Amino acid sequence: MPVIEAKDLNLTFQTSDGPVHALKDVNLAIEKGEFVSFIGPSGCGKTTFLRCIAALETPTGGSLTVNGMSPDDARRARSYGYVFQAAGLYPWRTIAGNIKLPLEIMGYSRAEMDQRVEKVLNLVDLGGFGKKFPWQLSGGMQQRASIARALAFDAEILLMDEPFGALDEIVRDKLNEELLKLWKRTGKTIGFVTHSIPEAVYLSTKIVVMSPRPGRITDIIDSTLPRDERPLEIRDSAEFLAIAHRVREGLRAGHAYDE
Ligand SMILES: Nc1ncnc2c1ncn2[C@@H]1O[C@H](COP(=O)(O)OP(=O)(O)OP(=O)(O)O)[C@@H](O)[C@H]1O
Repeated sequence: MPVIEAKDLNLTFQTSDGPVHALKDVNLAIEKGEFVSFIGPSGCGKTTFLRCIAALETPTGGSLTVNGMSPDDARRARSYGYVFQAAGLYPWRTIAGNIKLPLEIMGYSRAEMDQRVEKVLNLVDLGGFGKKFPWQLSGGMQQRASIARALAFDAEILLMDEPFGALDEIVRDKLNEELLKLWKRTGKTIGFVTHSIPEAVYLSTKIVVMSPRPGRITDIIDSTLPRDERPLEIRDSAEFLAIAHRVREGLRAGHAYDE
């Protein structure tokens, strides 16, 4: 059974300027343990699709299941963690305090919280930084802390909306490598939104290419790159460039449709 399955999914926003067809006839199945990137120009519905999975938006047509449940039930079952574009850490709380916040709301014991905080900080290589405040960390470290917060529930699915978009390329490369290691260590299913072709190709087992007005899928690419070993240099290989080329073609085709 796919972990996430969309069938003929549609979402139309009613706005004062008329209806906006943010998602049109989206069909997609994501299997357990996959790393799936969503790529496409601004406004093609990437964030909207992730928000539907997280039950933050309600589709206007079709069906969507998460772990075999409705998105609402999956949210109640804590099936996923969500990482937003900006780290979104509370400045008056320490890093550990930020990670604990959702656990506090759920009524976890102090011992359980401490144990989980330590575990997720180690997972993102921030062991020992729990007592620091967000402003004492670099942008890349803050984003790692926000990933740690999303991991605190140990949910099977991790949804990430352009988590590294605001970071410089060197930091982004490093975090891409670390994210792949984390994915391998944890076996989670990851849904990842990006604008970057190299980032999508480097990280993913499956790349979903989308186009705007109406937001729809133009191509789904199953990566042929090895799953286990992906050094950054793989980006110079002919195989990598061939996949990147196909993504670019998909983006171009979507653009032509728009005109
Ligand atoms: N709450 C809303 N009300 C009305 N329109 C919305 C709403 N949320 C999104 N939209 C519209 O739906 C379309 C898809 O938006 P979405 O944010 O999903 O795109 P995106 O691909 O994630 O873009 P970006 O890369 O800029 O984040 C856009 O045209 C957007 O303006």
